[in-house]
Amino acid sequence: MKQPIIEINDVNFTYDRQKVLEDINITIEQGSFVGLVGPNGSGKTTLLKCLLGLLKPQQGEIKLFGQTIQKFKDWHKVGFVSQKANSFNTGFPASVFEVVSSGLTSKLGLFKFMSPKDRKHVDEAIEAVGLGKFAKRNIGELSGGQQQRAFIARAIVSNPKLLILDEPTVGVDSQTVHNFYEMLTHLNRDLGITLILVTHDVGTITDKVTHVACINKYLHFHGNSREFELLKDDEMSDFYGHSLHVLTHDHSH
Ligand SMILES: Nc1ncnc2c1ncn2[C@@H]1O[C@H](COP(=O)(O)OP(=O)(O)OP(=O)(O)O)[C@@H](O)[C@H]1O
Repeated sequence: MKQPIIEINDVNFTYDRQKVLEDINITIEQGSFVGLVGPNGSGKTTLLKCLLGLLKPQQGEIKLFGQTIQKFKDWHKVGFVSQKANSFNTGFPASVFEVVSSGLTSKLGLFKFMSPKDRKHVDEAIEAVGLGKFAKRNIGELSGGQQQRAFIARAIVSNPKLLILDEPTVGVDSQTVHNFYEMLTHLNRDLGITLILVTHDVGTITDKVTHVACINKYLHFHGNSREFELLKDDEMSDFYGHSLHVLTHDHSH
């Protein structure tokens, strides 16, 4: 068995009186590409916030890279791109190169100059997300999908081992989504970054990811994507409250 990067043991989380996560147990191994799916309000973002140490579960334990999250300090190993990356102020006059460089700020400090090696890392991150041709372009002059890639480059420039993406393909057309998944597969397979992708796109992800986790307060399923494909439609209907075919169909437009 490969080294577990994330261990979530018996996690329960309650906002005020509303229990949102109950008895969640998931282990994620190094090198996985996990699709985290669930209907609206099912607790996906809450679980991510627990993983990022932003929320503290009332019960249970989370370990990152073998260490309990309360003692975990190696946050440079974890990259995060939020859904809100799309609402970044794109009128801001910064090039893709500058936006991606800002991912090194915590390492460099705000006003330090970049070494040739740092510049090389920035160029490599921009290449890895397929934006090589756009490095000098103002971020505001890119499409939504290209901007999302720039934010992913910013997250990977500091060389994280784990990258967490919250709904990165919202509002992106299907061809762009396809290219986007190819880019993620490159990060996962060729650069060895473990990925967790939160998405509603349950119909699209199964042949892209290595594992699927379905939550809706409880963990309903966690396994490899082949096992997920074998789930019966009515099991998914119970989970989503409507047919998976409807979902798949909806997302093909
Ligand atoms: N700060 C908060 N205070 C109280 N309740 C909250 C808070 N944040 C989320 N909730 C509630 O917790 C539940 C789970 O929310 P969460 O954002 O984790 O779901 P989600 O699966 O990410 O949803 P979506 O797919 O719609 O983004 C929802 O019922 C939501 O209304």
